[in-house]
This record gives sequence, C-alpha cells and structure tokens, in this order.
Amino acid sequence: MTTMSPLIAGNWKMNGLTHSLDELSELARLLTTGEAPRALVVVCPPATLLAAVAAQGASSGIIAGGQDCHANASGAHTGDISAGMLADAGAQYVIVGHSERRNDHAETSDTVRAKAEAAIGSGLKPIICVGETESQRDAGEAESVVAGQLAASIPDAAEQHEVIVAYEPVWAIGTGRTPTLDEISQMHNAIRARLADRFGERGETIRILYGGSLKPQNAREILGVDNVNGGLVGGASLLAKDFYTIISAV
Ligand SMILES: O=C[C@H](O)COP(=O)(O)O
Repeated sequence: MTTMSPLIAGNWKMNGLTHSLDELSELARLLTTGEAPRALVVVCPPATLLAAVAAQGASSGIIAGGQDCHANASGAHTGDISAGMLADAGAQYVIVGHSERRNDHAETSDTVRAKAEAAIGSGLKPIICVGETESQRDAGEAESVVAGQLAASIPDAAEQHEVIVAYEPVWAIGTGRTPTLDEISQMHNAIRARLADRFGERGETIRILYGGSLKPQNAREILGVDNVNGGLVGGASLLAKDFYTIISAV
C-alpha cells in the first residue's frame, strides 16, 4: 500500500488555442474556490501554450508540463523541443513515451529512456508511459509487454530522481473503453512489483498513474484501486468542469 499524494495530469494533446486558456482560468477558479484538492494537478498543453499555462496556473497550484521532449539539449532538430526549453518555459513535468509518440514517430523504449534522462538532466520530472495494444492483451502478453517497456524506458537515474509511470492500455485511449478494475489492479500491482524489484524502497514511492478513457463517471472507482496513484487524462482534461471532477475524485 503506497501513500504518496496522488497526481492528476491533463494531456491536452494537439488541442488548444489561446481561448483554451479560458478553460484553464475556470479550472483555477474551481480549484481555489472549492475544497483544496488532495492531488497535485499538472496540465500539459501544446508547447505553444506552455508558458501561458505556467504563468496563469501558478497562483492556483496548477503545474505546467510538456507533452514530449527531444533527447538532445540543442542542435539541428527542426520542430523539436528540448527538455531545457520546456523548463525555461515554466514546465516541471514532461510526458515521454506516450503511445501516440511511440506509434506516430516510431519511438522505441530506448528513445523514451534517453528522453527521460534528458528531462531529469533539465530538472523535469518525466511521466513515462507504457501500455499494451489490444492484440497484445488478447494474446495474454499485456504484463510481459509492459514489463519490457518499463525495463527499457525507465532510466537508472530514477534511483535518485523523481519519475512517474503512466500505465495506458493503448486500446483504452480515446475509445471510451477501460479495463476492468481487476485488470487495472493486476497491472498496477505487477508494475509496482517490477519497480520494487529494480529500485527497492524507492520503487515503492514511484507514482503509477492510470490513463485511458478516465472520465468523471469512472474516476472515483479507478482512482480508488490500490497502486493507482493518480491519472493521466486526455479528452476529459479539455473541459475544466470534467477535469475538476476527476481531480476531486481522489
Ligand atoms: O494522455 C492521455 C491518454 O492518452 C488518455 O487519453 P483519453 O483520456 O482521451 O483516453
């Protein structure tokens, strides 16, 4: 049984224009007028809005995060953003290894580990995503796939630096489908066991987030599962009211 404070991160993905900051203002209002949240609240907007989210969120405790970073500190990588640039814009966290990056950009777990190392090197906390596809689950390979991703994606530096793991079954992302509570429990316990095997006591303190169709309607029961230490929320993080309901469910 782990007791670290929960963390709820919103991943806006490739959604959000300047007017989306109105939703951020509404979230800030809800967070500061309602009961103080138990969870750390992180919002990961597109990079174009990162500095604004960091500045606007600060007074209400909203922490800004990036959605990805390059493994290198600088150089000829057109269109990419380094971890140092995210930190410079006010980010404290960065998502690495999201399945959309693994799929759309053919990112391997080795690449993800290099990005996590770069994030740590720039003072950011990486949120390292893992998760099986539907066919892998159907073939009974979910735990072994996730174990392989964990082993290769989490850097040794996690012994001294904070990292967060996000378990996101690929087939649950944006689909409205979720694993059963038993399946979530089984996977999060398996991840905890791997982290404890590798990092000892420190492995007991690494947050394991659940992501994939987390909604106001299912947040309380999913976030109540042992070894679920928070959530990584996509679609439902775009509306302040829904995201606040999820935040309030822990
Ligand atoms: O990063 C967030 C996840 O991919 C979950 O997305 P979703 O909540 O829209 O299913």
